[in-house]
Amino acid sequence: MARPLVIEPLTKAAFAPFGTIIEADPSSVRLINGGTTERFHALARADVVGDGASVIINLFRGQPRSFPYVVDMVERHPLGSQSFSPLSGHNWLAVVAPDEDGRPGVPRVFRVSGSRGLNYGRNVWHHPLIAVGAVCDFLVVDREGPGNNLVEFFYEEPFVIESAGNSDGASKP
Ligand SMILES: NC(=O)N[C@@H](O)C(=O)O
Ligand code: NI
Repeated sequence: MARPLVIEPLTKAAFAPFGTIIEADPSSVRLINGGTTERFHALARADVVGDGASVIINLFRGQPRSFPYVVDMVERHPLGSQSFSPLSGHNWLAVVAPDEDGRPGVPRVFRVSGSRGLNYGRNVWHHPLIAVGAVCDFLVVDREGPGNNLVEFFYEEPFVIESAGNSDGASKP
């Protein structure tokens, strides 16, 4: 029997153990280009390790997941961080898990608005991209280079997200 997961609202504090939120944070803003542009500076940092590693910028086109959605695995990237920034304006879900002596603990699910991205820290347990409600494009910044950058873990007893809640894919103000 899959164990239900509750969707939590995303806050900086709640997500801090897993990474950082990428959003128009007023505390980071700089006016540039003759005052025509607001630069929200250094919201997150890509962290890649290993000789020959480089930071790459990708586009992920995610198919919407159907619900109830079973979370039976999480993964981590030991050699690099990974960020997801929605380009289609749709809400999405992020699933992360604490590390407990090298194994992931119970996953946590966060509702993320279509105007917020997330940078998963290097080695942070997370579920692959969960698009909600529509085909959604995401700008993804992560690592390319030698070495194995993917560790997957499959739970003996899966979890389930019963519904996407009001993450109906349409970003609400
Ligand atoms: N496989 C891949 O590039 N994507 C995953 O790492 C993911 O977190 O979506
Ligand atoms: Ni990943």
